[in-house]
Amino acid sequence: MLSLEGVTKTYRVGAFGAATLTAVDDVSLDLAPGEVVSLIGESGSGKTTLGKTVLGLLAPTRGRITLDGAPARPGKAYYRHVQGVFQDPFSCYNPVFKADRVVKMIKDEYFPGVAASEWEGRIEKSLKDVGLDPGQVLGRYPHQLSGGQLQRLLIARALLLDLRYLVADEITSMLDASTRIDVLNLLADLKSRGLGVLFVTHDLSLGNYISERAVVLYRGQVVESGPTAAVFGNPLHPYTIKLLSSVPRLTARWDGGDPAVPAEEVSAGPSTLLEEEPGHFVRRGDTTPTRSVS
Ligand SMILES: Nc1ncnc2c1ncn2[C@@H]1O[C@H](COP(=O)(O)OP(=O)(O)OP(=O)(O)O)[C@@H](O)[C@H]1O
Repeated sequence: MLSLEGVTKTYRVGAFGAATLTAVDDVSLDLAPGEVVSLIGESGSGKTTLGKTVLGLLAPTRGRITLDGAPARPGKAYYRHVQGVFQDPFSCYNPVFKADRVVKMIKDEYFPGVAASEWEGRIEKSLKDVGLDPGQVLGRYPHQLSGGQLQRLLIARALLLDLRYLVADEITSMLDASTRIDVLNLLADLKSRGLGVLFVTHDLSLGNYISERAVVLYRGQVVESGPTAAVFGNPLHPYTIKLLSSVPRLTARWDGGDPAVPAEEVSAGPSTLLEEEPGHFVRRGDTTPTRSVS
């Protein structure tokens, strides 16, 4: 189990870092093997900060992250099991390294003792697992591969490790619709084989499609969480209701009215998460927005 307990991350902002901004505020969640949890929120809600904190790229200001009960410490032992894939696959590659060098670096770093022939077998398997043809991709530079192929290659690279949890941060947002669904189906397949996925997205429909649990983040705080069917079917927090009502529908035209609830109803504050249905938590309490910059 990958667990976050009261994770808070503040940044120093303002002239000379004189102020702090709370990007993630007291977030707790569990991710089990074989489960996809979507982390949903608008731009600036703290999703990427939280994902980076899980990956050890940022240290939490408060709270803790544990893997099977042991404190998560960024390093080889942790990264064998927990990896991230990000929005822009091109930025994750060195443009002068062909794909075979990218996967060889995993061997050099983590499995120096594995025989070359066995390693080739593992590469072939992991590429096939993500629907890539080894003969087609291994000799190519990043610019010779499509965005979808690069995302798959990143996932294949992660699969070479003993991967158990994947942080997928907006990984489909730069892909066209059909490639997007291929990558989503790949995640669903990996999930069925036991991978736990933290699926970070601002796109509600993707969260609804792929996850069994949804966590809605607003101004760094969890405002609603629970089974995806409950959060999407019976949203209870004004912010979730606003988000859901803002999604354009294919079969309806916008009638010029404001689909959102009034901004003053959308709030997070010194408040608590209450369990309103089994497993379905909603933030209730003070309605003063609290993303603190102090
Ligand atoms: N390095 C940083 N220094 C200061 N503030 C930051 C830093 N990184 C992010 N922030 C601020 O923290 C808040 C949360 O940002 P974050 O990128 O985590 O949100 P997000 O939900 O991932 O947004 P997006 O979907 O646009 O990427 C924002 O107000 C952002 O401006």
